[in-house]
Amino acid sequence: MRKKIVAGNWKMNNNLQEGIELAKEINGLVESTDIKDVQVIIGAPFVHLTELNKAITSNKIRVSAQNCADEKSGAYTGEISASMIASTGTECVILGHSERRSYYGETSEILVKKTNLCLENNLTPIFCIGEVLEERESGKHFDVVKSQIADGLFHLSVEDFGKVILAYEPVWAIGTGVTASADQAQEMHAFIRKTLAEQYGEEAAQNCSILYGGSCKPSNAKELFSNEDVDGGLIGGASLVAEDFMGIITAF
Ligand SMILES: O=C[C@H](O)COP(=O)(O)O
Repeated sequence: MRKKIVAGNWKMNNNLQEGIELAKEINGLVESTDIKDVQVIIGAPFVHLTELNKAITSNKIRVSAQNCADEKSGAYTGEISASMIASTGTECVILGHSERRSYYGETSEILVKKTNLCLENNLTPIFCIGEVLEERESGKHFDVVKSQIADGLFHLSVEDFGKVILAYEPVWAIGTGVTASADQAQEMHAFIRKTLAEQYGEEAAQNCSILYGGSCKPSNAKELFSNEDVDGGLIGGASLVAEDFMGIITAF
């Protein structure tokens, strides 16, 4: 079933001590506030995961990694496997973020393997899709997003869609201060849901939460989240400041 979710993506920010402090701050605010049925996720660097899982006491907060290896185990120096991530108590993994697709050459083929490994290890993939500015300006944004879903998630079953979170992140809105308008977000989210319904059935479309990401802040979260098909947000910059992150969590 669709859930209301606010997920932070800390990206490559905060050393371990800073990460623990921030997580404790968020934990305290979540415990002392009525956040209703909103589920909170903190996407932290690998080296934070074990300690964050110890520091967080609220059952409304889940910890996420930001990537995982595309192999199970073996001679892959520097890689971190899905099962290693799961062994820290972490429950989610952000996959296919545009920064990984563009800086680290992450292709749909790789993402299929990573998604499978996450599901095999009971980790929830937070699967990112979204177009670059040029694609939007040339009217290709719907086709791009449709292909990212078809190429990266074709292998999922209807049940799997209940275990996957999608994040629509227009690349032109990431870290730029430019946000998609509420109408643009709703238009694309409705398109994504329709695409899921057509390709996998209505049940899959209704089981899958679709988050918006891209310069989401306390000041615009309410308007974005009030849209029918926007189930929450994947938050970058504003998730690094506890009060701002809470301002988004309480925007529902
Ligand atoms: O994963 C989060 C997104 O990249 C959004 O980042 P941002 O909120 O800093 O624009």
